[in-house]
Amino acid sequence: MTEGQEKQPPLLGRVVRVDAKVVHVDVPDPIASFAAAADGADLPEVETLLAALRGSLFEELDGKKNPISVGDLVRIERDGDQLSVEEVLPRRNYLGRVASSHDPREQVLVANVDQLFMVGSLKNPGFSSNRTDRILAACRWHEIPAVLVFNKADLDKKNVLMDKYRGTYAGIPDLEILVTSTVDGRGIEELKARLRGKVSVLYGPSGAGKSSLLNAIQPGLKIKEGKISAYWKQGKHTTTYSRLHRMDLGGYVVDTPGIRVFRPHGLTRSHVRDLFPDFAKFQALCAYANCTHDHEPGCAVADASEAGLVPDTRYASYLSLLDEVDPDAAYDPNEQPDEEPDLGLV
Ligand SMILES: Nc1nc2c(ncn2[C@@H]2O[C@H](COP(=O)(O)OP(=O)(O)OP(=O)(O)O)[C@@H](O)[C@H]2O)c(=O)[nH]1
Ligand SMILES: [Zn+2]
Repeated sequence: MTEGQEKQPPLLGRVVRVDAKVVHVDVPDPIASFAAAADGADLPEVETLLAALRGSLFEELDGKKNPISVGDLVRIERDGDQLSVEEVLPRRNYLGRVASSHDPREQVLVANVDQLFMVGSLKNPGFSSNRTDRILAACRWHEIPAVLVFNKADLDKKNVLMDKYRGTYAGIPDLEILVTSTVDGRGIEELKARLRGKVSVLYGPSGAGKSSLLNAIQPGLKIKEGKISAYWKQGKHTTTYSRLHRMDLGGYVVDTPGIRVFRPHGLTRSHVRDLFPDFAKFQALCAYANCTHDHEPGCAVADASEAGLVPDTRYASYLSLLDEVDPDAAYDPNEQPDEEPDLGLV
């Protein structure tokens, strides 16, 4: 601070982009303003400020790869011309994953998420069950409400595929399903209404129609980082860049470029079971109370899968996720998987 200059009060804002040494912060937080506007307050103008990261933020990583992520609410201080992030406020939740196959730390992709839309297309390309099941499991692990989007409904003339996949996911309590088509406009208004004023992650395989859906919501809203995905394909980059994109209708959408395989961090074998709530009623009938539904005799989940009562794809996804979890990780059947995730500062 130079002489004669007064230190300004701290500013609160939301991180929308993270670069190597600076973060881009929307001030004031538009989500808070949007909520206040619903009660009659005026919507203030939003400014995107660049703020430096204090070195001490990197000192308490608590096993995480990154000290700050998009979606974080931060307190910034102005000292003369300099802005710096003084504090990352406690997170309500976050979406994280194992950083990479060479780096076992947890990478936080986005913090303070209201909802995740898993966008799958019913046809061209066909619906990806494994990918869907993994992200639904991750959402449950991180306590993020998920909405399943069946896009390209126009290609499913007789609703055969839609009915089939509705059936697959019917056993998951609280999972909402939205049917959309950017060709005949089905579900677009409903999607808009759900996005308004919220922080939403849009996730799904390539070609499912994420960009088309966004374009139907706000023409010109591009969430692609062409250059970066090109780097990804060549394997030159190991970092994933997500950004929060502010929508005209209020709220943000988040892209998750380059994320093909999603491995939730910190899972033990006993946790995986609880990420498939549609198995619960069968699980209660397994011969062993701590059955992992993998190899144990008298497993009611395996029997239910055989009898077609648990969809094959759900059981296969469960086994593949279970398979990845370190078998030596502490196994505690009494563990409480519904515990709050670690909401530490970073
Ligand atoms: N018939 C039909 N085609 C669609 C629909 N939505 C998108 N498409 C088409 O599907 C193709 C892929 O759509 P995109 O929006 O680029 O898909 P994306 O999920 O953003 O794909 P990536 O950018 O690779 O992640 C394009 O040719 C779209 O025109 C739909 O509802 N119905
Ligand atoms: Zn079992």
